[in-house]
Amino acid sequence: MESQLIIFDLDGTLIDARGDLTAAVNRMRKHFGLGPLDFETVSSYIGNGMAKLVERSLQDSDIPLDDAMSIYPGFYYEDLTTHTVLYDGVKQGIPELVQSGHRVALLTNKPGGPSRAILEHFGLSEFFTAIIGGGDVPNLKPEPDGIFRCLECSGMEKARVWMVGDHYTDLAVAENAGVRSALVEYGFGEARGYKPDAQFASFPELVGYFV
Ligand SMILES: O=C(O)COP(=O)(O)O
Repeated sequence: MESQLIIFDLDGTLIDARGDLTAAVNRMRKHFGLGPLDFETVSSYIGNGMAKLVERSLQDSDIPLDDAMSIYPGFYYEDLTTHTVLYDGVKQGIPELVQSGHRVALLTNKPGGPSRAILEHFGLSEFFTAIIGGGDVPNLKPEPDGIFRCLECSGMEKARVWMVGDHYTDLAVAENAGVRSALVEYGFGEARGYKPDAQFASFPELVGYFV
């Protein structure tokens, strides 16, 4: 296949960070004298950036969001990769895509700093043409800012660009930017009626489609 720019989502697509995010949310809740939330509840709050995760995780309290946001990043950043794992096939698949002539980029609603640190921890950052997180561009997904930044960084035309993710934000951002979309079925997001151009049950299946 002709060289493509494949832009990946992070949480639910390359990594499963639900364990560390749940632990950080519960450290924050403990700090405010609140009991813990369970894994499934916190997981359902992930996907629209850090401030939304914090806001949703405190909706049973009257803690001001600004107070929570002044401490939550510290709780998450101190333990980014204790429970976090790559999905099966990602460690081999990213280099394989690049070695076969494609370019890869990352577009996540997680802030840019921890996103870069996590890819670095797993030895993958060197393969990425761009790593764009929340705060690196004015608006989070599904606004198209991050895709436009990836296009600028790569010089690639839209017809050869894919956005790959597990959540409606990833499919909607592709539609809003005018690029193709692919859904990975193994993540924890919801398509919410968006129709992807391609769909993959596993990361190796995705690699097989492009290579
Ligand atoms: O909202 C988050 O923190 C994670 O978002 P992502 O699914 O875009 O990586």
